[in-house]
Amino acid sequence: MSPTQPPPKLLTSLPAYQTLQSIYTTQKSTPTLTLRSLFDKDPQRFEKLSRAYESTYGPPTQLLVDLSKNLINDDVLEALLQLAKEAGVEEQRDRMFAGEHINTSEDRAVLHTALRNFGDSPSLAPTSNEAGVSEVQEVLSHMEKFTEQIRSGEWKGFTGKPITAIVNIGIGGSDLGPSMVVNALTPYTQRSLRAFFVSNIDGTHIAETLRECDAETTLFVIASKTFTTQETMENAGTAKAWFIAAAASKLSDAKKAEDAVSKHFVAVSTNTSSVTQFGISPSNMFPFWDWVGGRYSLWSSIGLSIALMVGYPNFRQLLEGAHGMDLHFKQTKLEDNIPILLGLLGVWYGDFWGAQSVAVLPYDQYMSRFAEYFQQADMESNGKSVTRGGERVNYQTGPILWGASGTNGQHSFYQLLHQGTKLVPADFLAPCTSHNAPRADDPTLHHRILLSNFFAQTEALAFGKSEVEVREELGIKEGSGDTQKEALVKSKVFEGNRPSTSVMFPLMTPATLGALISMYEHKIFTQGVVWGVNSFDQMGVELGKVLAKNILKQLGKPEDVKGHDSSTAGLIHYYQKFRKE
Ligand SMILES: O=P(O)(O)OC[C@H]1O[C@H](O)[C@H](O)[C@@H](O)[C@@H]1O
Repeated sequence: MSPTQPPPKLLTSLPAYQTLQSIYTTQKSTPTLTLRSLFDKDPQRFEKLSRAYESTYGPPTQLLVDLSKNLINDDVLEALLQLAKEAGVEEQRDRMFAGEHINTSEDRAVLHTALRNFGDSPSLAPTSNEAGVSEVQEVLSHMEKFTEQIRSGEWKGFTGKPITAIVNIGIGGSDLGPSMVVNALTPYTQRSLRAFFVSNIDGTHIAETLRECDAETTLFVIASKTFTTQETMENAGTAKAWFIAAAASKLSDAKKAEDAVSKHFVAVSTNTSSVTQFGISPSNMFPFWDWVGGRYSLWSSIGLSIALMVGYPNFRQLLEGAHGMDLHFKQTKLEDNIPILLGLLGVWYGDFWGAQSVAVLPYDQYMSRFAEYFQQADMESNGKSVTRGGERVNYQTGPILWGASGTNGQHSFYQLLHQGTKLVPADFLAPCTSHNAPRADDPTLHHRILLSNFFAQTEALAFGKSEVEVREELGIKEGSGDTQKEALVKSKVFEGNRPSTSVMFPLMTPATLGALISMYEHKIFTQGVVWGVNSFDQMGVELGKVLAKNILKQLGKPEDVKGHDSSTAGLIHYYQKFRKE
């Protein structure tokens, strides 16, 4: 830990924690935080508790973040902001931007924000002399040149044909970011190019992808920060063997087939020697640096597949949109700072209301992978139970994050959101305008229906339907004496008071998406600081990897299966009995 960085205090030891705890306890006995009464009492609640974001950098980008349907009043908000101050959110934020080694366990800086700083905002630039920061623009220029060559058809495969398929081979942060963004920005993609993302070691993933590809026109992007990840290395090896076999049969020359690899394989990594060893020359490598965390890496050369699919200018706008939100996060006072407010709300629900999970519900089909992406960003960042100082926490940290795009979720899990026994704070996101107007006679019909559902859901969650309303609707008076009818009344009641945050934006554009991702990154950051955890390591993924390596060596013969509990040994023996070679 750097000497300038004191160990964090436990959240429960902060004075503002006690204030919040007493507000929570008081309101439990005499409910003061009911959305119906909060809205009734204050006609200005929406104006007071929604925040409009307008970018001050890059393409004009707007977001409306409505916090008014959350279980907060002035006292709660004040105490939450106080909590952020006591936890040192702003100081830690400034350390991050400055390039201090806030990833203490790995002694690394956390500078994904430097990847989207094009030099116009010196106040956000790292003051530390971190190696690689000065090379960011150079790598972007290489990406720009290369993506233009591929997209224009100037770059030719080994038989002289242009590239028509991009296969990104990577996992975790080297997969989820690019695949989520390419999906979200589908309207901006070059339709003559197809994108595939292979991540799983399950041979089905690479096999099904290769079935779709033609070696003559496929480009493989091997994306791995470490270039040692088992899944990626095996999938890349399989792709290379498949490619060489295809090229050799076409060219009838093994040497020429080997040489053809340089036209069809590029690498994105921090590990030059392993890339070279794999057989990709440094000229086909796009580097990045150890201060870019895997789950924060889509802004680096890990975004190559994005740039290939949407074009460099759109990739740049994605980065500019994110930088606009960085400026907001760095420069806006606490009470208007959107990522900080979102982070504090999560702390309020998790640590006081006992919410175990949060739902992310985009009403935009293009954002169907948004929740999946943020599962890694959030759960790998804040799924920790010791602080940066090594102290065991006595409170909840990172939530379980889940979600699906609207309206699909409505026909599946929303029942639990409305009437279940669990509190699930939810973020609803929606664009005002769709990229698609599939019906000639009424171009906006689909989107109007989609958005009417978006508006209706947060209204229903917040205000519900009271027993009085249900009785009125069914014409059943209180104490009717008919047990069946009474049960029906109870089952139709919606208690309401279920919190949600709505995020709206004019249209899903590259810059808007950049701003949204950056907003959530900084929300995660804020929460990590409040909880005192290191949001930038992922020690919890290591043990399983080590055990799997050992087990792999024992899968051959039953007598090799040693050193396991009876369950694990029994499962391996079952596999050995039924496997087919
Ligand atoms: O990019 P790579 O080095 O291949 O790492 C891929 C992924 O694997 C690891 O297990 C980490 O949990 C992830 O944070 C990382 O994104």
